[in-house]
Amino acid sequence: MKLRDFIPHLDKPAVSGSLDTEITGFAYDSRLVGPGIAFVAIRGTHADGNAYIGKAVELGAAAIISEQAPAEDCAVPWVHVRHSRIALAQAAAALYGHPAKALTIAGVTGTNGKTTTAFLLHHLFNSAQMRSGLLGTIFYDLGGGEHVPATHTTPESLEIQGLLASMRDNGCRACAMEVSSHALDQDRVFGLPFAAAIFTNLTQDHLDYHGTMEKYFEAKVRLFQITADSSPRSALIINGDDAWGRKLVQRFEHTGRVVRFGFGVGCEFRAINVRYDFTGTTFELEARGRSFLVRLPLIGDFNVYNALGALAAAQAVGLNFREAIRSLQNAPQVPGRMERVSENSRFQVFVDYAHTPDGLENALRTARALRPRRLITVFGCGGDRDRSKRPKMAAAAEAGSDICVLTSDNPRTEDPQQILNDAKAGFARPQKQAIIADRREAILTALQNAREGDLVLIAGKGHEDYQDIQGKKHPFDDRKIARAILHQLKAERAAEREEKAAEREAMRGGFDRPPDRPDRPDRFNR
Ligand SMILES: CC(=O)N[C@H]1[C@@H](OP(=O)(O)OP(=O)(O)OC[C@H]2O[C@@H](n3ccc(=O)[nH]c3=O)[C@H](O)[C@@H]2O)O[C@H](CO)[C@@H](O)[C@@H]1O[C@H](C)C(=O)N[C@@H](C)C(=O)N[C@H](CCC(=O)O)C(=O)O
Ligand SMILES: Nc1ncnc2c1ncn2[C@@H]1O[C@H](COP(=O)(O)OP(=O)(O)OP(=O)(O)O)[C@@H](O)[C@H]1O
Repeated sequence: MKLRDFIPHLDKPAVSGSLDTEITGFAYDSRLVGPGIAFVAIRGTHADGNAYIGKAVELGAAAIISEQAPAEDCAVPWVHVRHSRIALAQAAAALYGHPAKALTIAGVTGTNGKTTTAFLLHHLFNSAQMRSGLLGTIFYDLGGGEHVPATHTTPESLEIQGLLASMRDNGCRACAMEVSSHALDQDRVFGLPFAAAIFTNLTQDHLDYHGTMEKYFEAKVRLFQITADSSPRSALIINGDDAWGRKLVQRFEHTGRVVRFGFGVGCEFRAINVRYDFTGTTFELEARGRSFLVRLPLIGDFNVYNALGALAAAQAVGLNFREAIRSLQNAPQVPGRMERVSENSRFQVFVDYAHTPDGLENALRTARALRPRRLITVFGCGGDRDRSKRPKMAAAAEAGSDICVLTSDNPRTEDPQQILNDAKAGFARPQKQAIIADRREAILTALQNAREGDLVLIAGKGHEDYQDIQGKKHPFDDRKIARAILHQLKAERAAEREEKAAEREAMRGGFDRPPDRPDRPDRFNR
């Protein structure tokens, strides 16, 4: 394609240089530039891409797209735009032939529940014979039978457009997509025609980035504005029980396209009579004056919210509603979300991704409802992220558990001991809790001390298979580690039982064994 082919897609660009320049792709990182590639200079949180224009030209950049006016001595064409990130999204969509037009896209945002809701929706699309892609924290599914490891929950617009193009080329007709607040703030989803947007909830998180809850909320609002603007039929699906959700409803009520879900009276998608056990949840769904029985193979009230959001979106985009409800009972386990890893154990062990105070409270409430004898919680807090979450996590863990084991999560570049001290400040009775920096050791201690009927919740890392220490990823998977320890404990118990049995046998040998009976004919010495 030529530079002139992209210009009509950009917002009031000023071009200097030849429009006939051949463009084969775009890069927003100067280190990825090569011949034929146009470099898009982005002002970021750490660096200003404009500082790397010279580097990009040296590497053979075919053109420059920047918010700055053209440099006089620049040897290649220069496109002066108002917003680089928006220009990147627009140019990327044009480069890949606007793949989003071939897909029904549903975006999920909120502090917790994005991954689960997107997983459920992806399953509902596929079950309705509408092949679906998935973009989210755990992996990307491009509809070709393989999972691509996720770099971001919501990648940069250039990557999103490429991934959507692969979905389209693989025959997908839909895409379920997590939309993070970072992505919204950075215009990564600019211009995507969302058929439905889902808001799960908003609680404290990412304040290191957004600064205040209001700014965090405003980032989420953007998804609803984009969705409302994308088509007169798009649906705005909002958790009506959430305080921030109600604010969102107020903002968009005038569109007439808001659908509320929750437990509260007034929600158009309302769950009542919720019951759950180790294997899943059953509830009645009241939707638009009708009642349906829903069975979900995931546990927890929070997963009822996620199921309600997914079902409301399924209906909004035209899937057969009864079939969607039926399919839900075969929904896949979402890796690391209340995942049971103790199939044959005397006590229960769950691994969960809860890493916010609210997420942890919800996970603990769910665990409590399973009526364990004691609830033992292993948890930690990540480094280089919102520090004010740390004592709140500890307070939530202490309030919801019988025993807490505070440990490391992903310390990243911080001193793990400092993170533990920050968190420990939230305990009302710190002397009663165990604090063990080594995460494996912490899990081992919890499992060694668990007794029949107890439930151990290992919170924070869910599906992650690494621990980030000083910027380096060390292999670490809570689920594998817990299973290995359970296996080891079981083997130790079996060995102990055998030893005891041998001891008993030996004791019997000393006292109980019947005396040799010389009167009995010896068959062999006869
Ligand atoms: C804080 C944040 O979100 N940063 C994202 C942002 O980077 P940035 O704007 O800060 O980039 P920067 O380092 O200041 O550099 C500015 C520009 O200069 C360029 N550059 C830089 C150096 C160089 O030599 N040459 C060059 O061209 C960079 O490529 C960039 O375009 O834009 C980049 C491109 O899209 C992202 O990769 C990067 O994600 C970082 C790695 C990240 O970790 N983000 C996390 C916090 C994130 O986005 N998380 C959410 C999920 C959160 C959740 O729900 O848990 C996500 O959607 O994944
Ligand atoms: N609807 C919900 N409301 C509150 N907590 C939830 C909800 N859904 C899930 N959780 C809790 O949050 C954890 C993360 O869930 P999930 O991965 O679905 O959310 P997420 O929004 O994708 O999280 P992240 O943005 O951190 O990737 C779960 O393990 C569970 O403890």
